[in-house]
Amino acid sequence: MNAQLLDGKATAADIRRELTERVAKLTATNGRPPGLGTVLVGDDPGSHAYVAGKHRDCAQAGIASIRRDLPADASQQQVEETIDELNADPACTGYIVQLPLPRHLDTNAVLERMDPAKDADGLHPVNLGRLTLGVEAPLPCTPRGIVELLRRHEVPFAGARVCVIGRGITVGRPIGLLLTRRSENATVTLCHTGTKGLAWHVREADIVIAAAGSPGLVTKDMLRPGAAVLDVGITRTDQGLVGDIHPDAAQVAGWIAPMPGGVGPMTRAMLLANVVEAAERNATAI
Ligand SMILES: Nc1nc2c(c(=O)[nH]1)N[C@@H](CN(C=O)c1ccc(C(=O)N[C@@H](CCC(=O)O)C(=O)O)cc1)CN2
Repeated sequence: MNAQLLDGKATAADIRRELTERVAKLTATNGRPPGLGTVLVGDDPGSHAYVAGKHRDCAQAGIASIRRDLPADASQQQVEETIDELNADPACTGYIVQLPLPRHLDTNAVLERMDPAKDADGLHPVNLGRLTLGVEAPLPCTPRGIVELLRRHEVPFAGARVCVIGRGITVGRPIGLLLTRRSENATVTLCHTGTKGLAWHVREADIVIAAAGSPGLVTKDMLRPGAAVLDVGITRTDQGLVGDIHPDAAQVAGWIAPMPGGVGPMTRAMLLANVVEAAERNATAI
């Protein structure tokens, strides 16, 4: 079987073009562009690359950027003061705190301090609660990107059995909430490091979303032929970036979102979408 490509790079470029037009309208109406803020703590090269990418995307789309970089030993108080500053800044439509934060910081306390109306990542407890309740809220970027990628490639997910591997806050937990909404109507099994018989769960699935950060975890022998397979795992090795899906999976899968070039670019595009939507909500609230 020759798997069809779920091309996140091209799909994200389409979405960015659509958003750029909406940004131009917002800028003309409001007299200033929407603004995205980022809070980055520490020196992790991956996090630095992701934040740089977010600001590049903003520049291309006409969104203003506000960047707050703090040293690896920043205190909880310093981080929370930065959050307070962005909450109060009228030029900042929405912002994100790049995760993971260094271990000495209390991530939940930082996320809870954000103004939920400025949460461009959909990770504030109020917004995750709204997602649980099925009430409109900014959606976490990777899960939203996955749903958008499947939708735009016409991969059927209503009634589909989805196996998610990984229970992290940015992907695993919220994707289950998103895909089980009535509008998506999938059945989701959430697997993690404590799951017994992972291969059995994967084999049952029409759609497999691997976000465990375990290189080559999902191999072709685990897959149902024709399944849609989305690689969200990224491990940096001496040989370069390695995903959770073994390259041989493409021989069996019906669709494949590779890493790189699949879900990652969609994550970035959905962040811009969240900022544009927040700016549009603000404009209609005036
Ligand atoms: N506050 C947040 N922190 C983190 C999130 C998030 O959504 N919000 N997700 C990840 C990191 N991330 C965005 O922040 C992210 C990861 C990967 C990519 C991406 O485009 N990946 C490329 C490959 C990587 C590369 O080229 O270096 C791809 O898949 O093609 C974008 C964003 C954790 N933290």
